[in-house]
Amino acid sequence: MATLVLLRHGESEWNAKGLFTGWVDAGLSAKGEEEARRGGKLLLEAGIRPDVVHTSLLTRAIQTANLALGAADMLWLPVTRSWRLNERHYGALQGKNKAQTREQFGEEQFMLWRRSYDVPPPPIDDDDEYSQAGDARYALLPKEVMPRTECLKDVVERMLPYWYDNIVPDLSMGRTVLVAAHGNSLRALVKHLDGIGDDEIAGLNIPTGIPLLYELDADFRPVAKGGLYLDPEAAEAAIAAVANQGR
Ligand SMILES: O=C(O)[C@@H](CO)OP(=O)(O)O
Repeated sequence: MATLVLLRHGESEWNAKGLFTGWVDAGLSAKGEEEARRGGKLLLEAGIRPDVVHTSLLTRAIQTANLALGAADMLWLPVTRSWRLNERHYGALQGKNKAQTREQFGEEQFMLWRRSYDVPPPPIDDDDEYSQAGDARYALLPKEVMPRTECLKDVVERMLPYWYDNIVPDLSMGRTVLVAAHGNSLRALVKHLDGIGDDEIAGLNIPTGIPLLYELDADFRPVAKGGLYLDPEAAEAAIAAVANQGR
């Protein structure tokens, strides 16, 4: 049996402002920093001691891992980072206000862009102020791999190689793994783990800063579907808040 802990970053400055964020490198808000510390304390209280950490390349996930590990007195843990754990690239919606987008394009289009499995938002122009073209952290990413927009299906496809090649090997060595990432990259991973259908996944939201614990069997499939939030009550309220963004 292997233990996997998923942790969505704490509230970011852009979450607080209600903006589509994607690959824009927004930092944590003061509330998000507190959520991250609390996430670490929840791990400590539950007696869960990760052996290794995986994060995206985005500051909010890195800050969250650091604050959580600091609170749990485990800042020394080895960390690996990959663009494959990044948030979904939100294309031309990056930097746009969610409520205004919903008003302008209507509920159906808004939800298609936000939660459908295979409808990406329009691509972002390279000269858009919120484009990541030219961002040094992606310098080694081949041009044809660098996204200009993504739907959740694209995220599943670029995240799974990292799951199989980097995370599963850690788990198979008996290591407890902490993955600090994002709402949609974690939705992609949970979809894979729990075998959630393409339509059904629209209804799944991940709260900020609350560790989600999975015990995995020999095939790296969850022993209990859906895993276990370390603070289920807080998670329920936070999930509803994520679902209602833009309203
Ligand atoms: O803006 C984003 O990048 C994501 C996560 O914050 O938003 P949503 O939950 O609307 O997919």
